[in-house]
Amino acid sequence: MMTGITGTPGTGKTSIAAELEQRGNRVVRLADTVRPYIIEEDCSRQTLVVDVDRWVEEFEPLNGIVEGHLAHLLPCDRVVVLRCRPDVLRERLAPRDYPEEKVAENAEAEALDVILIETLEEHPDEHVFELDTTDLSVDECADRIERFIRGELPPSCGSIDWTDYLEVGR
Ligand SMILES: Nc1ncnc2c1ncn2[C@@H]1O[C@H](COP(=O)(O)OP(=O)(O)O)[C@@H](O)[C@H]1O
Repeated sequence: MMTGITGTPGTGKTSIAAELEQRGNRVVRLADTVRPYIIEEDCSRQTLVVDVDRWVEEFEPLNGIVEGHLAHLLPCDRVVVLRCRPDVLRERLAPRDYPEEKVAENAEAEALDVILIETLEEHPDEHVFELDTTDLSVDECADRIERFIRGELPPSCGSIDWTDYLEVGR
């Protein structure tokens, strides 16, 4: 069974995947698989432009966890969408030397549920587990994800509303 862990940058994918790996889960990182599919590097946005269609097409399904902000585009059996309240997301992104524009873009994408919407365009909601990491430790998030993978926690999504944190026009 392939489980994707996706989310806006700063929601905790890397940290939680590392914890899950330490616990003995097989984890594959998007960053380690996209290299052959990079089309260009957008230096101003500190972003790599990837041929996503070809990456998805050529991705070999695996029994384990795939972590990365495009993981929901893969034919996963289950998808975990990590969430983080936009003001806290900003704090988590602060140490990354991102331009303010990129931080604002990520906070806004999180407030607008962009990754969740993309996930639900690809997967039925009974395969999706939305996890609000804002007030949970990495350990607690890993616990819940393991329980979801084992079928001990039901799928759930759609209960988060962060439209109050939209920064447009502020
Ligand atoms: N559940 C959490 N609670 C508090 N801080 C977290 C949590 N998950 C991640 N962090 C912190 O937030 C920052 C971004 O986490 P990271 O795992 O790099 O996110 P991503 O891989 O989604 O960009 C890191 O400094 C990390 O220590």
